[in-house]
Amino acid sequence: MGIWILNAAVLNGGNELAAKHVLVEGNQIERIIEAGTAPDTSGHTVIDAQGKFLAPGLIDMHVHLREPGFEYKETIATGTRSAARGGFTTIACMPNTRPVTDTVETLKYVLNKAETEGVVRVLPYACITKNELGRELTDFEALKAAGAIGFTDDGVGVQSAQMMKDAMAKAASIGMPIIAHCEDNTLVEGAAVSEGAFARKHGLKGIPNESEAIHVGRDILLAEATGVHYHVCHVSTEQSVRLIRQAKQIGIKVTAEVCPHHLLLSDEDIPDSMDANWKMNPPLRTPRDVRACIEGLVDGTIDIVVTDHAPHSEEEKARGLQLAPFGIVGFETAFPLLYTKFVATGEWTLQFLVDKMTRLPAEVFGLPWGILEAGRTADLTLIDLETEKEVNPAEFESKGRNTPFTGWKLKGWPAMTMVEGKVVWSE
Ligand SMILES: NC(=O)N[C@@H](CC(=O)O)C(=O)O
Ligand SMILES: [Zn+2]
Ligand SMILES: [Zn+2]
Repeated sequence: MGIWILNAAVLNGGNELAAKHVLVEGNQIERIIEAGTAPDTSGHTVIDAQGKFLAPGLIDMHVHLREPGFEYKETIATGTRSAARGGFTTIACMPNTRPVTDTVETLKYVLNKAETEGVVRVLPYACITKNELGRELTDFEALKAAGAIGFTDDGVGVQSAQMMKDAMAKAASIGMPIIAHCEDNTLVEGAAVSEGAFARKHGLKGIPNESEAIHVGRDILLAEATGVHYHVCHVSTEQSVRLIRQAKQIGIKVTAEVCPHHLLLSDEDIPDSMDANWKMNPPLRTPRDVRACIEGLVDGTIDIVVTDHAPHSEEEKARGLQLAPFGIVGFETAFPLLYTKFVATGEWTLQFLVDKMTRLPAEVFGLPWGILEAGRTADLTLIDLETEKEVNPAEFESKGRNTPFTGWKLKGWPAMTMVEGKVVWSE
């Protein structure tokens, strides 16, 4: 007794779609056949996928689920439901919870919650330093053994070069990646938006591009010295893209990610109302940086797309641009945004976008998911590429409603999400 997904449009490279029937048995893709042949569906569940696009389940390697400690912002239950609604089947959660994930105990708590209450696969990161304070390394071996997939102090940059070098050497010695939030605090000092037109117009202090790029440059040198796999979080500046491109050219083991908002919005789009739903870290940069990030993604300098889903409460985001916390939600708009603005416009192929959100994140982190073929785990996402709908935060499964994309008219909405052969969300 399995599930037949009938007449799904499956990618054949580029923008070419072919109609296929897909049989899922247990947690696996059992068979994929040409839609011309009628399968015997007796005794099986049937899902009619006519007119919809079937993709490998989306993978998001940078998300905040907020549990433990900030359950008023999000929980593993609501965060994974939000991921499922966005078409994601595997997500990697950041350790800046309360307590932070710097011990085996907290890591096990997250894994256990994900197992009992999560609807998609959750892979946890652990902290580089205790309490993310940048002073003392966590127990990398023990955290790896307990299930951490990499080390990061996301939310803050590791300020000391020596500490980062020690972390990289240790991570390299046990074959684990360092995932870096790149930010030099001495160059930020309380600013809420990027240096640029918006800051100038409103007389605000700005966050300069170098606050990110200085860490990227420093860490590339340290990665070269230690041989670690170094992964750069949420790239947002032209300078970071340039440094990563050069590092890749000389064979340094560096990979990078970018978020939809840094590909679609610049500081010039921030409304004069100073709505804090436009505040995130790194901040929206100049149009020139946006172009550089797009070019970097297209030429492979930036490997993958992540959401950096960062829910906050309405009360927190109502404190105004200067006082509100950094971060926006991302799961439930990521694919429709990029599909509508880059694929439907003809700039990218559908295959390119899907690869950046499935096969490539799996490849970068050595994961077995992200590919749609017989014998693979049945992590699948069915997507409606035709129906246009407005972004409406009231419909979000996430507790977070903090998005700058409210009202955007988009296509490419996920219609059904399956994890290990089980439908975990459907329209
Ligand atoms: N991106 C954000 O603006 N915020 C993240 C932290 C982070 O990703 O650095 C958060 O935890 O809220
Ligand atoms: Zn970060
Ligand atoms: Zn983050």
